[in-house]
Amino acid sequence: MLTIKHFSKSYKGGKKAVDDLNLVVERGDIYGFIGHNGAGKTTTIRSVVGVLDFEEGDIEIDGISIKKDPIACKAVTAYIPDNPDLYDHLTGIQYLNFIGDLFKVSKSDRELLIRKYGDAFEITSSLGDMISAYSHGMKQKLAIISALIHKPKLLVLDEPFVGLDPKAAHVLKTVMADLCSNGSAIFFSTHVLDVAEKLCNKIAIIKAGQLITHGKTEDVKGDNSLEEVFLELIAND
Ligand SMILES: Nc1ncnc2c1ncn2[C@@H]1O[C@H](COP(=O)(O)OP(=O)(O)OP(=O)(O)O)[C@@H](O)[C@H]1O
Repeated sequence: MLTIKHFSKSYKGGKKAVDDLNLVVERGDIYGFIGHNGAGKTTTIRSVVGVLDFEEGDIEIDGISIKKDPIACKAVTAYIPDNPDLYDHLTGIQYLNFIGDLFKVSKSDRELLIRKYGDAFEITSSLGDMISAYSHGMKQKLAIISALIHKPKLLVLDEPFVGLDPKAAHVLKTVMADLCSNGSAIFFSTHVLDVAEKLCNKIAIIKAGQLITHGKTEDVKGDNSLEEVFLELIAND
């Protein structure tokens, strides 16, 4: 579903933020992307979803290159950034309808899914309020619902658990597992290693722009906890 081939990215005047990254996320995968601050996770994620240009390598979504046909890639992808910047002057429901229109979600699907996820994230009663009056967590819930209503083949999330209350975090984990059991794929970054360990069937660890290990969670961590493996790999040069 997502293939990253020899991907490298430098920012102006800087060294390579990501250097020759190769990764494959298959249908049904919940793929956790972990690394220290500044390791290159957001740079990779923003390139995957087509908001950041890159010079070297290629990224394919559902077999299509993001460089060659970004619109086709974006049509099957949902992206939830770490700090969702939504339209403050819309109400929650107006925003969801805007996204529903963009992705051509039918009226019946839209109503059903907005009710389902609105209730699950306990935000239905606030959907008539202006987004400018939402808390950070409420904005994040709205961004998550907007991603889910168009049933993406690939869901990409940057630090999705930051700012969510424990119940919402639990709902999100359940929703992520459901989505993948229905054949979608998820690629997300997180610093919450115990969540990654429990939720992800695959893990990649990036350090200073380079992938240092990846694969099935049980193979990456062996008999240790993911935290132990991560700390050891990050410490070794
Ligand atoms: N807009 C930018 N201009 C210049 N350098 C940047 C820019 N964005 C990121 N970088 C650099 O690229 C490298 C990777 O940053 P990135 O944001 O991808 O890391 P990250 O793994 O997402 O970190 P964090 O866990 O702190 O969010 C860092 O060295 C960072 O300083």
